[in-house]
This record gives sequence, structure tokens and C-alpha cells, in this order.
Amino acid sequence: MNRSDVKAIVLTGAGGKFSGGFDINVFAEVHKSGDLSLLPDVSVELVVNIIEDARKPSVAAIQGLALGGGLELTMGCHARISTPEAQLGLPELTLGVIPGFGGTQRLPRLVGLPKALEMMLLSKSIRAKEGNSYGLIDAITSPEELIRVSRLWALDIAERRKPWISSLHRTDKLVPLSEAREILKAARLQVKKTNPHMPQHQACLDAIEEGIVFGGYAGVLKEAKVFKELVLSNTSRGLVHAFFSQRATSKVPGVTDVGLKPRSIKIVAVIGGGLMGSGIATALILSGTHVILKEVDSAYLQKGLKSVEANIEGLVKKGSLSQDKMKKTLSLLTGVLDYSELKNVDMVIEAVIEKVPLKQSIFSEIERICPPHCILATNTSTIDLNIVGEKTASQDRIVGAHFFSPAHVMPLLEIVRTEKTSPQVILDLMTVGKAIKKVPVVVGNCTGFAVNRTFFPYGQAATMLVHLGVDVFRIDKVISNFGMPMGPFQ
Ligand SMILES: C[C@H](O)CC(=O)SCCNC(=O)CCNC(=O)[C@H](O)C(C)(C)COP(=O)(O)OP(=O)(O)OC[C@H]1O[C@@H](n2cnc3c(N)ncnc32)[C@H](O)[C@@H]1OP(=O)(O)O
Repeated sequence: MNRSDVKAIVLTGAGGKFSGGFDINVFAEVHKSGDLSLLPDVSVELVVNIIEDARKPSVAAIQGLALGGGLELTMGCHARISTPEAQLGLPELTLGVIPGFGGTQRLPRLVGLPKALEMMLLSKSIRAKEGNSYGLIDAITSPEELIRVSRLWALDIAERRKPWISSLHRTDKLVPLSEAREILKAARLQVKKTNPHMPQHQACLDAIEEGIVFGGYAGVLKEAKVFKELVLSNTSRGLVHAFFSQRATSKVPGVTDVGLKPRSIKIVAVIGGGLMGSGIATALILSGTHVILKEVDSAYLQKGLKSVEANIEGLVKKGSLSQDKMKKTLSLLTGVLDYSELKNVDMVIEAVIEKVPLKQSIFSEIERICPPHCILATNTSTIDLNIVGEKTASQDRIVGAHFFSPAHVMPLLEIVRTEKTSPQVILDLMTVGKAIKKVPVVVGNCTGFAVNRTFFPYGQAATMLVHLGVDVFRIDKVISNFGMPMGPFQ
């Protein structure tokens, strides 16, 4: 700012990304120590004083992603230029806090209150094109041109050929106060229903309202105060713990730290087109994997194929998939009745009923037909994998791929390893899991694996209480008040 040879500033990221936001490790440090002074004063000192109110204009050159504090820094700049694929969002509420670098104030002023509420309360990110249509992004350009276009834009602002706009001072996208209050009231009612146990949603609305009533700067101060209170909440402690725990699942000793590279899995066979099989097939084709769905007769096969189609159509109806993409996605699905069609597949996922002799015969059959590199996975939730693979000589390729219903929606994938499952097979399945947007968690071959093993005592405790005379409705109420979507007897 003090250099006389610098007329304007371009702020950019590194490695093809603008920024994933404030360092979440610092939250974890604050949770451990309780020391709020570890949080830097970025909101006023950097974004307002140094960037937004500076004598020189700043332009953000956004590539890859700008999330949380990263996007907030860009909103303190006087213009934002982005590459087409960039992902823009304020996901702070998923960490139990609210945007803390002025996002609660600047986003409504740039995109209007309804869109800003959607992005913050649902932690929903958008692509550059949508950002451009709402006014968050000033121009879109290719990665190669990004810095050049941003520099020219910044110089144009400095020389007054383009407007010098401070987002915090804008009012043109804000609706009249009475209208804004109605929108906020509706949002409060909505989050009371959807997130009754999360303090950050109402707190976010409080900060936004403060800024609408008393002005952007007052809103920034309120936001900073509320942000610090929320960082120390149990909700934030829990959600930050979940953020790191979820990522820790991708580090498996002896699998991900021994230099193995995942093999390419292009064609997957799913055996059984019932509820689970059709859901698994849906998840796979949605991520571009070819799927061969095997059933016992044509009536069952048609039913399975129709279920996959219905799953995909459901996504189109919800607006999360285009008609065009639907056709392409469904073209990746083939139905077959004979095992001989599986001779080129890279992985088989068996999803038939929980009957040991049936599963054993299927595994003998697929061992015979499928290529020697093919992964032999079962979706069983209860049967010991050593027993499933007992009749084969390929114990090192046998692994559990335990999905949760509906398999194309639920994010968890339990990868069950036996003592004989090879690290390569585990790594391959973890990679497939990530590619189909699941959270793969590697677990041991024990009763109930991880989820049901946790669920058993939960169910048992509830049943025990009923035997002791506690009303079932009361148990359900206590559990749903605690934050579970439903009680054990619902
Ligand atoms: C004051 C402000 O308002 C407060 C904030 O900004 S809070 C932060 C808001 N930002 C977020 O919530 C974004 C969180 N990150 C993500 O959603 C995803 O990591 C991402 C979309 C950036 C990248 O996803 P993906 O490519 O799948 O990689 P992913 O495995 O998640 O992350 C890669 C690594 O970066 C780390 N990381 C990502 N974002 C981080 C962040 N904001 N702080 C610290 N570490 C972060 C992950 O922990 C992981 O570390 P590891 O390799 O040691 O496990």
C-alpha cells in the first residue's frame, strides 16, 4: 500500500485455488486452550481498514475455490474476477460458527438477502457463472487470462474507468427494512424447524439483521462478537472435531502410507437389483462409472433397472441433475442375466439377500468368471467376510462395501477388511468410494462393523428403558430433542 510504484492490487491464491478459508486448525487450538486471542483480527483490521477502505483498489483473482474467510477476503476487494469452474461459498455454519470476516454483511449487499441466506444457512456453494448472474463475480475468464484481466480491471478502477465499489457501503441490493424483516422472520422460522439445536443459524440471522438495521459496519462488529462466542460453543467443538475426524478416515496405516497407487476401476458389476443394489448402481453411474447390473431373471432385472431410472429421475425432479446429464448417466447402465457377461469387470459388488450359501455360491462363480485383478466386494451388513469368501481361493480380493440405504444418497461407506484383504484392494475401494462422493471408512471384520456395532447398545438401552416402565413416546421425544432426526421407536 505504501509503495509509490504500485497503483492497484490483485489478490490471488496458489496451486490453482484461491483459498479454502480460515485455518480450521486454529479453531481446534482455541477449543483445546480456550484462548480466543489465537483468533486474528482479520475482519476489521485487514478486510475493512487495509483492503476495503484503502487509497488503492484491490481486485480478487479467483481460481479453483474461494470458501469461508477466503470468499470474505474477496468481498472486501473492489471487484472479483473468476475462472468458470470456481466454487464460491460460506460454509462456516457447518463448523458451528458464522462467517467471521464480514461475510454476513457483504454477501447480502452483493447478491441480495434471499440468495445470501440460502448460501449461508444451507452452506451451499455456487459456481462462478451463478455468482456472476447474482453480482458476486464481476467477470469470468480463463485460468490463463485470470491475472492479466484482473490487473487491467484493478488499473481501470484506479484510473476511474471502472467504478470503485466497497461492498459494505452498498445498499442497492438491499430491500426496504420491512421487507427484509419479513424475509428474516421466515428464515428464523425455517431454521427453527430444520436446525433446532444449532445456535449458529439464529446467530447468523442476528448478525445480518444488525447490519440491515444499523448499517454494514455495525453488522461487522456484531458479527465479530457473535463469532467469538460461537467458537467456544459445544456445537463448534463437535463439528470441528467431525471435520477432522472425517478427513482422518482417509489415512489408513499400512494402506495409504506405503506408496501404493490406486488402480483404475472402469467397469463395476452389481449383483442384485433390489433396494441396495439399485442404489449402489445409481451412485456409481452418477459418477461416470460403467455398471453391469446382474439379476436372476428378466422380471427382476427390469425392476432393478427401473429403480435406478427412478432414482435418477428423482434427482432431475429435485433439480440436481439436468435432462441431458440424465440420458448420459443412464447410458452407463447395462442389465444382464448371465455371469459370463462379467468377464471384463474391475470390481463386483454383491448386494443380494443375507443368505450364506447364496453368497458363497455367487463368490465361487465370480471368482471363476471375472479377471484375476477384479475386486470381489460384498454389501453384507451382518455376515463374516471370511465365511462369504470361504469357497474361493481369492481371500485377498474379498472386501466389504457396506452402503447405507438409500445408497445413492447416504454418504457413509463402510469398507470392511479381513486379515487377508490386500492393502491394494482397500486403497482401490477407498478411491472408488471418494469418486462416488461417499465418506469411506475402513473397519474391521467384526460383528456389526462400525455403525451397527454402535447402534446395538443404543437400541438395547432404549428397549431396557421400556422394560423398566419408561413410556416409548417419552424416549423418542428425549432422543429427538437431543438432536437425532427420530427416536428409536419411530
Ligand atoms: C472467519 C471465517 O469466516 C471462518 C472460516 O473461514 S472457517 C473455514 C471455512 N472453510 C471451510 O469450511 C472449507 C473446509 N474445507 C473443505 O470444504 C474442503 O477441505 C475443500 C473443499 C477445501 C477441499 O476438499 P478436498 O479437495 O476433498 O480435500 P480435503 O481432504 O477436504 O482437504 C485437504 C486438506 O486440507 C485441509 N483443509 C481444507 N480446508 C481447510 C481449512 N479451511 N483449514 C485447515 N485445513 C483445511 C484438510 O483438513 C485436509 O488436510 P489433510 O490432508 O491433512 O487431511
